This record gives sequence, structure tokens and C-alpha cells, in this order.
Amino acid sequence: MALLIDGKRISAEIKDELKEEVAQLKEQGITGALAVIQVGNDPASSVYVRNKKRACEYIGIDSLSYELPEETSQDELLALIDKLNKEEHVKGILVQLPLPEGIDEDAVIRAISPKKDVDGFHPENVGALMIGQKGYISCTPAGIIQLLKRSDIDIEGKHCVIVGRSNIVGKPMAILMLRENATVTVTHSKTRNLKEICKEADILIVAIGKKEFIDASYVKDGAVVIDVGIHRDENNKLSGDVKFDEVEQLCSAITPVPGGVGPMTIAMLMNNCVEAMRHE
Ligand SMILES: Nc1nc(=O)c2c([nH]1)NC[C@@H]1CN(c3ccc(C(=O)N[C@@H](CCC(=O)O)C(=O)O)cc3)C=[N+]21
Repeated sequence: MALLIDGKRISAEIKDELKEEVAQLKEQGITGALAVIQVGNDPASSVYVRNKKRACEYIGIDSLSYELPEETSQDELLALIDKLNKEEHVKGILVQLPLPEGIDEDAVIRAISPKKDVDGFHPENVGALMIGQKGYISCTPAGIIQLLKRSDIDIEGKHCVIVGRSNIVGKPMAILMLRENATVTVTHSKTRNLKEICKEADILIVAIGKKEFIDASYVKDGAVVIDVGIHRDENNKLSGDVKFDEVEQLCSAITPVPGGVGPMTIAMLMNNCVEAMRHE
């Protein structure tokens, strides 16, 4: 039977550790807030924003939410970020992605002070990760490292195959796995022999955004499978990029959707917020 990697449990464990740390900081007079900005009202985004707010309340940091209308201009958004950059109590700023068309995401990410960029999306933080220097690390890949470590899964020397090369998951994931001494292969939509390469993975990390794309024929016996995908059907049922029922039969450990990687993203966001408070 495959080990079910319980992201819900592990994220709760991390949030409890952070809650304690926030209480200690409070005793030293250190408090802070996370500012979350959402432009437009995409229902999926609203779910994530709500979960972030709840996590802030749980660990004991203030949360400020800015719900801006779909027609907000880039200049208005940049002006709000500028204001929050200067506000001392605001330790973290998160602009929910994707943004409506007509707003330049790169310009928005660049406008956030790297010290408050708790998403780890700013080029300064991405660059620091690349060369092993201190900085905020993108929450989803950082959460996956925690899932593996806290499930006692060895990474060193393993062949890790990543499916997907996005700036927020695939690319930083590759750097983090390298840092843990894995041998890393990054694959993507133009990869030839994708199936053969995936079948060589000791650890297979799937972040391609295609519902149940990875079936048992892509997975080596005994591999560890991490599913970053999240898809919602008409009945609001969630599924991932991996055909769970089929793959579970032959792998040694697997993350479910929901309850796998998703909750870890939020736990690591909270971790970055606490780090931001400590920097004061
Ligand atoms: N600036 C920015 N930072 C992000 O971190 C960011 C973003 N934009 N845009 C969208 C993605 C997606 N994301 C998720 C967070 C939590 C769950 C999560 O909690 N998932 C639950 C299920 C929640 C549900 O019911 O939908 C689970 O998998 O168990 C999922 C996805 C953060 N993102």
C-alpha cells in the first residue's frame, strides 16, 4: 500500500509551530500584517484568499485584504503596492495571480519590495534562490520539500523528474531539489519521450495543469508521486494532474488532491510572513 502523504496534517503541524513563534515575537513587541490584494472576483481565487486570511488569524498575524474591481488600472494597483511598501506594520504583500488582462504581472511583482515579497516571486528573491543566498522561496515548491522531509523520504542522490517549468513551481522546484542533492530532470510540453523519462523518476513532481494527465504507465514501481495540479469539475469535486486511483496502486507514496500540496502552499506562505516579522 502506498503511503498517503497528508498535506493537511503536515501543514497543521507547521502552522502550530508558527503560532508559537508568533506568540514569542509578540512578547518582544513584534507584530505584523499580511496584505492580500485580489483584483476581480475569480471564484477559485476567492477560495485561496479566504484560506490565507484564515491561516493568518490562526497563527496570530493581522490580515488586510484589498478587493479591487476587475477594471482596476495598473497604475492604481501600483499605487496601492507603493503605499503598502511604506507601511511599517505590513510585513508581507501578496497580489493574487492571475491578474486581469491589461495588467503587466511582471511589473506588479517587481513593484513589491523584495523584503515584503512573501510569495518569493520578485526577481531579487528568485535570483537569491538560484545562487543559494537568503531570500523568500516560492511557497508551493518549499511546501513540497517539507512534505518529503516530514514524511522521511530521502531526496539525496534520487532522480527527481519535474513535469512543468513555470516560474512559480517547476523552475524553483528544480533548484530546491538540486539543493537537496537530487539529480534533477525538468520536462515540459515539448519534451520528447515524456513517458520514458517519467518512468525513470524516483520522485515524480507533476505541475502541468492538465487534469489526470499522468496515469500508471508514467510511473515506476515504488516511485514517490507529488501532484501539484488542482482542477474543479461541475460538481465542485477536486482532482489533480495525476490519476490517483491508478497510480496509488504502484507507487510507494503519493499526495492526494485535495489535502496534499495545496494546504502546504498556505503553510509556507505563513512561514515566509513569520520570517518577514523576524527581520525587523
Ligand atoms: N500570488 C499568488 N500566490 C499564490 O500562492 C497563489 C496565487 N497567487 N494564485 C493561485 C495559486 C493557487 N494557490 C493555492 C493555494 C491553496 C490551495 C489549497 O488550499 N488547496 C486545498 C483545496 C482548497 C479548495 O477547496 O479549493 C487543497 O488542495 O486541499 C490551492 C491553491 C495559491 N496560489
